[in-house]
Amino acid sequence: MAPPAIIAPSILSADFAALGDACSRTIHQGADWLHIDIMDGHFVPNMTFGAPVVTTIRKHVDRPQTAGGKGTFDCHMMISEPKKWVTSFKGAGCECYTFHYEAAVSSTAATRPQDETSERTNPKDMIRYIHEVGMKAGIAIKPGTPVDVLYDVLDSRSENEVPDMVLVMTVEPGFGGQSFMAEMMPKVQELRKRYPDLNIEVDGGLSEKTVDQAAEAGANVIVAGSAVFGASDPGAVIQRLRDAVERRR
Ligand SMILES: O=C(CO)[C@H](O)[C@H](O)COP(=O)(O)O
Repeated sequence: MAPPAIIAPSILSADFAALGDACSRTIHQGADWLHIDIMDGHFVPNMTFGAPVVTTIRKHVDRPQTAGGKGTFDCHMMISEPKKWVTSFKGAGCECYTFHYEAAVSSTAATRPQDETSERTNPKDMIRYIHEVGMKAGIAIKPGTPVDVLYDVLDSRSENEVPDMVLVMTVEPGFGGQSFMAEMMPKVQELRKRYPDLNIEVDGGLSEKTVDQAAEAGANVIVAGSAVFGASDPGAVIQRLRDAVERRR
């Protein structure tokens, strides 16, 4: 059986002027996690905010009582230098740090071989480092990246190098409110077939109209921004997203 449904509203679509209230309300409306999109204007063509803002919203949301429990801050790092911010985000109150495979691989290309931090910027070393710092580690792939690049980490014999979650992007990262790319579903199906216990997250264009396809393919962690924050009854939307996943477990 696939892992339980986890509904993670993306606060990218929340009112940034009232983020603390928006986050606390969303958790009370039934969200499991908060999906926090960090964009650097370089890895993606948009910018959001950094660790100081995460520190302030953490004050409005109780920390999870168990690993991966309600209130988990699921930080999606759409940034070119993911290693640089691991300790800051841990300090800010992030529990799950998801970096992009593409960013880790391009740092490993050793553009700065003498940089003493470069030895940690391949995917396995990044995952180990995030674990050592004390967070769950997620690894994300953009729509153009094939899923099989992840098998090396997912099949690692060292538990510390295995990600706790894979994020399959269902839009090009950078902006909320885009259309769901159903053509990403074979990646999810393949992952679910190979890794029955893995947390598989989908992000981009998820709504009551598209969640069935994601759930059918095997996704259990559903990120939804505009569908939740744009709804007149966000709690009902969260419940329907959850039901769609639970029906297929
Ligand atoms: O990572 C993201 C964009 O890069 C967002 O999390 C995502 O797009 C969610 O927004 P929506 O549900 O409105 O598509």
